[in-house]
Amino acid sequence: MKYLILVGDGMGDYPISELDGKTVLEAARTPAMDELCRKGEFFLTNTVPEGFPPGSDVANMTLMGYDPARFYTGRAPLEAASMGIKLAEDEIVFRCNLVTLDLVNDQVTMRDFSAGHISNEEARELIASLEAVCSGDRFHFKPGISYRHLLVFKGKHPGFITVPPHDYIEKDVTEYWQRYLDSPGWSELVTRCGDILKNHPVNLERIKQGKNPATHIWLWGEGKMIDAPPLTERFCISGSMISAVDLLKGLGVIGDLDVINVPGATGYIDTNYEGKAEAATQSLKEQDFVFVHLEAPDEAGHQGSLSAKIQAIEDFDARIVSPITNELRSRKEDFRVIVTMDHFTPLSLRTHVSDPVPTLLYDSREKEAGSGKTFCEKNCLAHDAEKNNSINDGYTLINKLLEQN
Ligand SMILES: O=C(O)[C@@H](CO)OP(=O)(O)O
Repeated sequence: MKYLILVGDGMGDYPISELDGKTVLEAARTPAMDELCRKGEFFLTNTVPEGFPPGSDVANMTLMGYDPARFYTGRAPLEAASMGIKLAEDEIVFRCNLVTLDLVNDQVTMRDFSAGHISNEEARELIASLEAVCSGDRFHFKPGISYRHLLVFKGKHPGFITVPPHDYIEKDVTEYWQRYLDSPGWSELVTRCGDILKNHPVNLERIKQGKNPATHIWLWGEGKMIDAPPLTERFCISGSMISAVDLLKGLGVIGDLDVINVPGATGYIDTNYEGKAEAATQSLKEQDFVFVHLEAPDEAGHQGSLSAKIQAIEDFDARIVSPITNELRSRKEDFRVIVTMDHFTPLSLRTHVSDPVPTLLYDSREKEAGSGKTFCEKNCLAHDAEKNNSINDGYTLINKLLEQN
């Protein structure tokens, strides 16, 4: 038996007038997910426990079978695990976004939390320059993917409360920016970084090309080293993690899964779908379990782009879900697969919400009657009202998949 979790990050949404009241998932062409859903179980999963923010860190941790209430220490420690960074007792790691801020008359606006989805190559140059000039005994920059980097800090937490920049797209963030400026040591750091970035050749070239420059760093998602038991031991399985982003790769490292780096996996709608599907089916030749994560629907949600979100969901269906399940069928391999999302990223809000997520669980042995429903939010809510079968402690979903209690 093979076990799979296929996640379209941020896929959930609300009804949209341009789609005649349908959600994106409902309007998108998703024959593969619809078929699995019709023939499988269909239920809501609560991925964000009460009191937690609806971040991809919390929600994916839940999907990986870790109770955030026990194991969550922040987003950045998960990404640090992916990058092989070991944190000392007295160190805290922050997510360090490269962002585009507009500073006009003492007002700070978050123009772009991703600095125009800056490329890995450009970002690496910028982060190297920041490390060369702005690091020291207490601060070190670690390069990640696109706009997503880390800052390792030695010392006590500065005391300011940080916020995710993608929650404030095109909004006034003066109050939050001021928090860094009011903290000794941190004010110098963010200001100095801004000075370096301002005249950096990478940014000057981006401006020339009409792209958003990375004007500043934005620190958030901080935490201390995480300590959680490996999934492989807990469930006596072998498995792989396939994702473009360090957050999921870090969860893979913590779970003791093989983390597969797929060339051309960008964390965006131009990702290497075929490469990810191929990596999943290859890994399942030897292993029991695979977790495949696609970031693109979430990024489209943050951008507020209906066309990109439809495209991302249709590509998830046609280029991830369909080829993987077809290949397992052609190998005559029994499998159980969950298809779901970590959270909703509604286009109308351009950020995450913590609604329970539609989840399908298909078992290729098809012993039970299926839900008979196609895969979308409304059908799941209606089905749940009828069956009352939602999973409140989302971290137990993996037990259900693996048929272990
Ligand atoms: O990586 C990030 O900074 C965020 C925003 O894209 O990702 P997610 O929305 O999945 O938390």
